[in-house]
Amino acid sequence: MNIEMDKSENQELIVLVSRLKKENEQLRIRVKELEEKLNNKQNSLLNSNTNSKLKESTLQKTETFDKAPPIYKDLTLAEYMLYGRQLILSDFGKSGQLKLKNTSILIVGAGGLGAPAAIYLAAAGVGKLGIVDYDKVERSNLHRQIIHNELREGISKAQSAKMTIEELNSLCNCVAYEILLESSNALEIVQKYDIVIDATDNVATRYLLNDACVLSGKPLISGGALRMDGQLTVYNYKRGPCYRCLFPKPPPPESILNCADGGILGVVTGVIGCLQALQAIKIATENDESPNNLLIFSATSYPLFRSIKLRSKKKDCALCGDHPSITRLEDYVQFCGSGATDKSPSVKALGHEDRIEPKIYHNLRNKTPHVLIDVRETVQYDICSLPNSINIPLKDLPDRIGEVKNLLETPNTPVYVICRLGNDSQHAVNILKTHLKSELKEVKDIIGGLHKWSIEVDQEFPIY
Ligand SMILES: Nc1ncnc2c1ncn2[C@@H]1O[C@H](COP(=O)(O)OP(=O)(O)OP(=O)(O)O)[C@@H](O)[C@H]1O
Ligand SMILES: [Zn+2]
Repeated sequence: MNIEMDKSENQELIVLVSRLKKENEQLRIRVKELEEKLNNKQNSLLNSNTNSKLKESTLQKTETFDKAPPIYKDLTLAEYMLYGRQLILSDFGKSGQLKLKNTSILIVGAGGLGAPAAIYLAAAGVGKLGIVDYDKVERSNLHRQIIHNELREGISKAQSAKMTIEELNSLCNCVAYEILLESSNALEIVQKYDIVIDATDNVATRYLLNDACVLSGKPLISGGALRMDGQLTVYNYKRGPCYRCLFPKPPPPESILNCADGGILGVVTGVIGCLQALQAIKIATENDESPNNLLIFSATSYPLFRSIKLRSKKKDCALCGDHPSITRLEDYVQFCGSGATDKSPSVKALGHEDRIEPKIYHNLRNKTPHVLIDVRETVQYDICSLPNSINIPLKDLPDRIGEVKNLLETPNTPVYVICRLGNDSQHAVNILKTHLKSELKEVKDIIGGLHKWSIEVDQEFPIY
C-alpha cells in the first residue's frame, strides 16, 4: 500500500515539475518579448524626437524615396524564430528582415484593403505601422474587413486594427489614428512614415494622399476594389508619375460608385490588399525591379491579372512637374465635388408634397388601390421585396414608361415608388412626372426607402 502511495506521489511530482518547467520556459519567452517591446518603444520615442526636429525644418519636395537611417542593426533571438521561414529566402534574407524592421508604413483606411494589408505587414515584421480611420466597425464590414470581428462592432476601426495587430505580433509598434485624414492633418502624419498605403474608398482622399506624398517625398501604394474587380498602382516612386499626372481632373461625382451601392466580393479586397502589402515589402527591402505599372485584377475574366505600363511623370504636372502650381494641400472636397466619407448623403430632389412617410404608406397599403414600383436593381429586388410591388430598375424606367401606364387602373390611381435608402426613388418620381404628366394624379416616393420601412414598420424585413 505504502509503496503504491509513494509511486503515485512520485508520479504527481514528475508531472508538477514538468508543468513548472514548461511555465518557466513560457515566462522566459514572454519576458524576452516584453523586453524587446520596451526596447522598440524607447527606440521609436527616440525616432519620433528626431522626426519632430525634422518637422520643424522647411518642407521640401523630394524626388527620391527618403528613408531614415537604420536604428536596429541586428535581429533579436525571438525575431529569428518568428521570421525564420522568410529569413531563409534568398530574395529576402536577414538584410530584408532588418530593412523591414527599420521601416514605418502608414495605412490610410482600415477597411477592405487596409485590413489584409495591415495583418500581413504586421506579421512580416514591419517595425512601425500607422493606421488611420475615422469610422467605426459595422456588421456589414465583416465579410471583408477581417482585421475586425463581431465583438468589435461599434468601436473605432483604427483601435480595433491595433488590437488585432498587437495580438498577432507584439513586436510591431502600431499607432492608431482615430481621425479623418484631411488637409489640416495629412502632411504632419504622412511625414512620419517611409511608405504610404492608400486603402480608402473616395476620390477626395486619393488626391489628398497623392499631394501629401509628393510634397513629402513618399511612395504611395494605391489600391481600389469594387464588385469583382480591383487595381493597384504605385505613385511618386522611381521617377514614375503621380496620380495627378494621370488624372489631372477628378471624375464627376455622380459617376462614382462605392461598395455600399455597387457591392464587393470580400476576397477581391483581400487580393488587392495583399498585393499592396507585398508592394510595400518590396519597396521597403529595395527589392522592386518592376517598371511603373497599373495592375488590373478581375475575378470574372481570364487571365485574372493584366498589367499596363504607366507613362513617366508629366513635365507639366501641376504637382510634380517642372513648374508646379500646387505647393501645399488644398480643399479636396471642393476640388472633387464629393466628400471624403462615403456615407451616402440623403438626396433632396423632391418637395414635401411629393413624398410619403413609410408609416403613412403602410396605413393606406391595404385600403387604397395603388401601384408600388420598386426601382432597385433586380439583383437587389430578388434579395427581398414588398408583396405586390413591381420591379422596374431606375435605369430602365424611361424605356418602360408604357408598362407603368398600363398598370394604372384609372388616371387617379396613385403611384408610390420605393428603393433601398430613398434616394433613387426620388429621381424615379421626377422621371414619372416628366413622362406621365397628364396621366398621373399622384406619384410619391417613400421616404427613407426599405431601410426606414424595416426600422419603422416591419422589423422582420431585412436590412442589407
Ligand atoms: N480621409 C479618410 N480618413 C480616414 N479614413 C478614411 C478616409 N477615407 C476613407 N477612410 C476609411 O477607409 C475605409 C475604406 O474601406 P471600405 O470601403 O472597405 O469600408 P467602408 O467605408 O466601411 O465600406 P461601406 O461602403 O461598406 O460602408 C473605411 O473604413 C473609411 O472609414
Ligand atoms: Zn504628377
